[in-house]
Amino acid sequence: MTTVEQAEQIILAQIKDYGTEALAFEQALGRVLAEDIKADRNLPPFNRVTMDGIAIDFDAIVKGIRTFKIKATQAAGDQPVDIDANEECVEIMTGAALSPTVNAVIRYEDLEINNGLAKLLAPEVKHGQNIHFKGTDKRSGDIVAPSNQVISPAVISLLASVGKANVLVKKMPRVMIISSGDELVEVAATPSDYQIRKSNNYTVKAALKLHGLDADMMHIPDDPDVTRKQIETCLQNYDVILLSGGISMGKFDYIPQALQDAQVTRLFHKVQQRPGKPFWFGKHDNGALVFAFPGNPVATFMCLHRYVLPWLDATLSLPPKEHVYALLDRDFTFAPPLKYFLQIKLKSTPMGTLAAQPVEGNGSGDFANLADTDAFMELPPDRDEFKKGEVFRVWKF
Ligand SMILES: Nc1nc2c(c(=O)[nH]1)N[C@H]1C(S)=C(S)[C@@H](COP(=O)(O)OP(=O)(O)OC[C@H]3O[C@@H](n4cnc5c(N)ncnc54)[C@H](O)[C@@H]3O)O[C@H]1N2
Ligand code: MOO
Repeated sequence: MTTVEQAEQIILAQIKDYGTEALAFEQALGRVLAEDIKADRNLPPFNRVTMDGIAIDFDAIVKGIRTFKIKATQAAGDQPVDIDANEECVEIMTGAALSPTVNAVIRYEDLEINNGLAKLLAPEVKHGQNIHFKGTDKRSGDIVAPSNQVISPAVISLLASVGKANVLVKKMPRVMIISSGDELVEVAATPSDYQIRKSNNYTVKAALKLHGLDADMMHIPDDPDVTRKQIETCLQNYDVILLSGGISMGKFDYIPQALQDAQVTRLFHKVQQRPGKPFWFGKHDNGALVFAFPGNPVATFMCLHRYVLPWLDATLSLPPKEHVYALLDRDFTFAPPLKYFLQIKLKSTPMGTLAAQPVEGNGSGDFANLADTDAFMELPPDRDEFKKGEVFRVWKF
């Protein structure tokens, strides 16, 4: 049987560049930057006042001058006001551009102002104080945000400040999420005593949405011809198809045969893991990829986080995520020779470590348990006993 590591390698060998597109920067949150963003001018672009008060020439301090005549008041955005003599000052606001004739700013708190005269109260004034000097953050032309990173709120701030109204981002693969199974009804419907509502497809859609990808959704009934035809149509119009359900040994599990009939080459079927053992992965001649997850909700959820999201990151040229590890906080036993993805609740400890508290639930149909946990811990298949304090890799969701 394919191991987890082999499955991962087979999937990561299928990364592909889906190109780039330009977006209004406000629409780009969560997308992947596809160009280096450069400063269009120095940052800050002028000697920027950082405190409300007065601006003076430091020479005046050297000469012992302590009272200044206010020549004018300058707001942020105003043209800089020059002084003509050491005894003069400009009343000036945070964010204003300093004139070259002044080089120290004194806060209102350190002044007494009466009848147009500002008297110094603070004993000490330093040359250059309360000034954010031009070009000290970045020089014009410097890269402020390199490509191949997720556009975060901080990057949005940089795009805005360098005037990047439109930005190049990586195109997302076109993804179709297919649910299957005649037992499934719509969310707004009232199921019979033998039916359940669809949920996997919405979970997958939501997880992709968090990664900046808007996927489409459809449902296929348990009918082999319809299944094949619908899959064939999707293969022509989508880069990636994510199926859930219908891939195990059941009489109505038509998906693997339909995929084969639709000329999708199987790259693996069944992985040495729980949940998610029946996981199926393949590729069509036109390059479209098919991830067929086992229908049990926890299996679908795990396979999405363990295989698809890392594939998506790699496809979008994002650097691999740092591995996260945690300490098991109690002994745990799992006998089958499968890699076990244990559901855990993570707690950070005062020692600066992460502790993993197992919250097992009732198997891979127990999706309610997912809401009580926040990660899977990946336990190796070659042993049964896992001891408190041992460290294993975790996958946060
Ligand atoms: N004889 C065997 N039976 C099963 C095996 C096996 O190896 N031999 N494997 C089991 C494992 S493990 C899993 S996981 C499931 C996977 O089965 P399928 O992929 O064929 O999934 P279904 O049978 O269609 O559904 C399983 C379960 O999940 C529910 N489901 C499906 N889709 C959705 C959806 N969109 N939203 C919510 N719930 C969904 C479905 O109703 C079933 O309850 O097979 C075991 N059997
Ligand atoms: O893969 Mo199944 O999810 O073990 O139930």
